[in-house]
Amino acid sequence: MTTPPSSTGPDAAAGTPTTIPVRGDRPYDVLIGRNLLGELPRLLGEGVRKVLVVHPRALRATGEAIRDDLAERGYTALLAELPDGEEAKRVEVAAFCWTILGQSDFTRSDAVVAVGGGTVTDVAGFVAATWLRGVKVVHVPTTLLAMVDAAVGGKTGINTTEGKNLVGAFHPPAGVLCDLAALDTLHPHDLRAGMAEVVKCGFIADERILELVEADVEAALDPASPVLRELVERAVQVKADVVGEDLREAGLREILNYGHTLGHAVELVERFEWRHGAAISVGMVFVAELARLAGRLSEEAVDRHRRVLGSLGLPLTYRGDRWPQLLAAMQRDKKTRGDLLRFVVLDAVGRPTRLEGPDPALLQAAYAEISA
Ligand SMILES: NC(=O)c1ccc[n+]([C@@H]2O[C@H](COP(=O)([O-])OP(=O)(O)OC[C@H]3O[C@@H](n4cnc5c(N)ncnc54)[C@H](O)[C@@H]3O)[C@@H](O)[C@H]2O)c1
Ligand SMILES: O=C(O)C(=O)C[C@@H](O)[C@H](O)[C@H](O)COP(=O)(O)O
Ligand SMILES: [Zn+2]
Repeated sequence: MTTPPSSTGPDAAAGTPTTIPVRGDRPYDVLIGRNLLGELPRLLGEGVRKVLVVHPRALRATGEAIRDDLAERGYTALLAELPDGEEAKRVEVAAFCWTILGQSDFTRSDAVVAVGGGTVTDVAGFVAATWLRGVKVVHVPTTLLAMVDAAVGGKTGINTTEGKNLVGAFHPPAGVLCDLAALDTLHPHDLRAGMAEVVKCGFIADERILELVEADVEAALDPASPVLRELVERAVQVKADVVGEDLREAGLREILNYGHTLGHAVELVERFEWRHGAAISVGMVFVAELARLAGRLSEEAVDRHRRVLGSLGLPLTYRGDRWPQLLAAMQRDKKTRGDLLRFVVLDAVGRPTRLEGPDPALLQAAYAEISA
């Protein structure tokens, strides 16, 4: 993996944003820094006249401020307020946005600006992917999880009654603006949930991430600390490297799904009342146990999952009476082929691989290891 530009060097001290380029047919930049909103017109690019600023209810003031700023700069700026959290990732909410776009004669030279957490970047990205078969979207992620994961890489989507992200499209953004100042107001539980995806990047590709959390977990969770900034940069770099090579998940990209096979099932079974990052934390412990039972991963590496995720206050166990429902939900995971469940597992830290069609007894034994 590429090493990200240093966040503790002279640039960081001067407040200069770090730029992480994402390769592909339509390359774009992820900017990471503080108080970056002035960069938005540059990311929108030439020719955009009309913008739809999409934000969750909880960020009304931020959405309005961005709308007003863009209007002052000469854009025709519209606003769409969405429900908070996973409630936003419904087809009715996408349809609400499509109606606004239709009624305002939004054309292919206009753009969507998604301001919020991963739920907002997912649904707003999906709206941008589908409106007129594709208009520009710029993401302004405001949660840690969205900065390091949801806003980068072009996966967009909504949920259906049957499962997570079952409808969606690959639609890379025109740019991503990670303004770390947004994290100052984030609920600590949401910060911890975002750390689950950061740690995921540590286990699959960049062990330095794990070392940073292990060295000083308080700094890792402090939005003002250079440690958190370095963690964001490293996680974004992991994601950029992967999606730059495999946007449409032909192979390599599956590694970003580490912990998600069981994690998404937990989210569904819990009716989306669990935070995504919390479910993924349990999912990573499960799949680490599965790899150990399959003779691939050492006990020490499994313990490290529990130590690191536990130190961040993330859940490590799940109630034991839900196995049949979880199995049914995992059957609908996007990595499944026919009846064959497929898991991303580790042979060691930084060495992800696949486990295909594991023996049901092995799966249940792994589940027993995480059962509360
Ligand atoms: N597309 C992808 O590649 C990808 C990657 C990872 C996760 N996801 C998706 O992202 C979603 C989870 O995203 P999330 O964890 O950001 O949750 P979220 O969008 O629900 O945000 C969490 C909460 O924080 C609030 N909030 C957002 N920014 C805030 C701020 N700056 N200050 C105070 N409150 C703020 C939101 O209103 C919400 O209530 C899931 O649906 C998951 O499936 C997508
Ligand atoms: O970007 C990816 O690829 C990922 O798998 C990142 C995940 O963290 C993210 O939760 C993603 O939305 C899951 O995608 P899905 O294809 O399993 O729905
Ligand atoms: Zn995820």
